[in-house]
Amino acid sequence: MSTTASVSVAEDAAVSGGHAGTPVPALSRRAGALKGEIVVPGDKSVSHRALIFGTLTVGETQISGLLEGEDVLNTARACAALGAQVERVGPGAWRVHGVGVGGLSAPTDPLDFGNAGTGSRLMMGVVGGNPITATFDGDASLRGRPMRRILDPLERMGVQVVAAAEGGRLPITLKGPRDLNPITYESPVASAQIKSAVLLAGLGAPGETSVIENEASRDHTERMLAHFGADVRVEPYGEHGRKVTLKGRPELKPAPISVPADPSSAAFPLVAALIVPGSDVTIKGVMTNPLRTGLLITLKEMGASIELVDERVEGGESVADLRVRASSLTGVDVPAARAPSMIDEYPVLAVAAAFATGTTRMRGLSELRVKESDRLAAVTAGLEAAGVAYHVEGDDLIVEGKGHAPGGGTVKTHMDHRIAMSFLVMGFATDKPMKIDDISFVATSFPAFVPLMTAIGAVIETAA
Ligand SMILES: O=C(O)C1=C[C@@H](OP(=O)(O)O)[C@@H](O)[C@H](O)C1
Ligand SMILES: C=C(OP(=O)(O)O)C(=O)O
Repeated sequence: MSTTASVSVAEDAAVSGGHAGTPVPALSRRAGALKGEIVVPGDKSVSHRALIFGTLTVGETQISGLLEGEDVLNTARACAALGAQVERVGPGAWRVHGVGVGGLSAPTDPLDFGNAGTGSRLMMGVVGGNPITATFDGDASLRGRPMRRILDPLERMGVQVVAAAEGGRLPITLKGPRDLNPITYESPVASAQIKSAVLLAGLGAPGETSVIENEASRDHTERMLAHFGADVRVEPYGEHGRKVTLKGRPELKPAPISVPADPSSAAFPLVAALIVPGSDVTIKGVMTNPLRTGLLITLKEMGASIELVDERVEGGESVADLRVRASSLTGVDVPAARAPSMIDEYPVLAVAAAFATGTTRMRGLSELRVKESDRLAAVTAGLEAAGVAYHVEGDDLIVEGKGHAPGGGTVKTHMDHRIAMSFLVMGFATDKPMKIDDISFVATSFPAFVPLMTAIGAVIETAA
């Protein structure tokens, strides 16, 4: 896909789920045990970064296993609009001809990132590191999300915020300076998006840019920087934190990327298999990067039968097949320090907790309030609709599991894919079916969710 070809990719039904239209309600109900072997799509975080790093090298980067979800396709379009040649050569197989660090051209139109926090925030860092002006925009969900957390460090580096909506929200226009200041930035929240935006901008600065975080967040940017030949140093910081330091203005070299299966997508069939009696499901080749395995650790503490089979390294990341069997779960206390390693998995953990026996306390969930929706509010509303007892204390969610759940309600998904998938999973095991108001945003991260779940025996009905 050169810039022109990008249009045809976006309109290809095989790779676009599409969530721009009218809401599509859906219902899930109890059926028999879930059985079989499945492969979930490529990791969303790695997919965004593969396209972005491909854009920042001179030469051709080949990507396999790319997630062809709406969020990532929007990043592909943005990379093309900034001068890269981005081409789809087969299912999940993409080629990027990059323009090199500092080589981006100003886009003619605003860059539309749809629903994607990761795409928009990482690309703000990329644009900030180039002497160009670009406007960033997105859907109603993305327009509601905080961007000051990215603008603050970028302004310290000399990036100009030409325009922004109230509260530092999208649409935002940024102008990258000719000479960027390298900085040391102590991030107020453990966020891989903040860390990555600063490091990506730092590629365009002379000297060393460092990011300090007090809890380690996912490290795909650091790994990919090293993979593409940058000089990057990672040191421990405090009890759980890290300091990442990058030497600016490197020449990045093209390198192949094989995207492993997304643990955040695997979470849905995984929890489904645990809560539907008699299930036995294997999810192949799931990334087991230790900064992404908080859910596995937590579910195992709850008594889940999850076997890691054939642990191996693929494309620089550890992966394993996950064999999951229906299990009797027990409530646990999930420490706040674990949150960065399972931040997107709390909605589906809350579903598992509803089917556990006893109390599950999930601590330190403030970041859930600023995702595609206020996930703390959306999850509690969903639990309410399913007749599950819960309460919220400060930033902690406490779910009172009874081993089963009545169901029977309708859940508002608020343009949030993970809320939609979590409560459809819940409906596979509730006494009465669960309904959601809109399934279309599933295309954001997991376009094949319905066919994959159906293939292992789940029942999902849509109005369409
Ligand atoms: O860097 C990334 O790829 C992501 C980081 C996380 O966000 P935060 O950085 O806001 O924690 C996560 O929620 C998101 O789905 C993907
Ligand atoms: C929070 C998420 O993504 P993003 O921030 O990229 O919109 C997610 O996928 O759950």
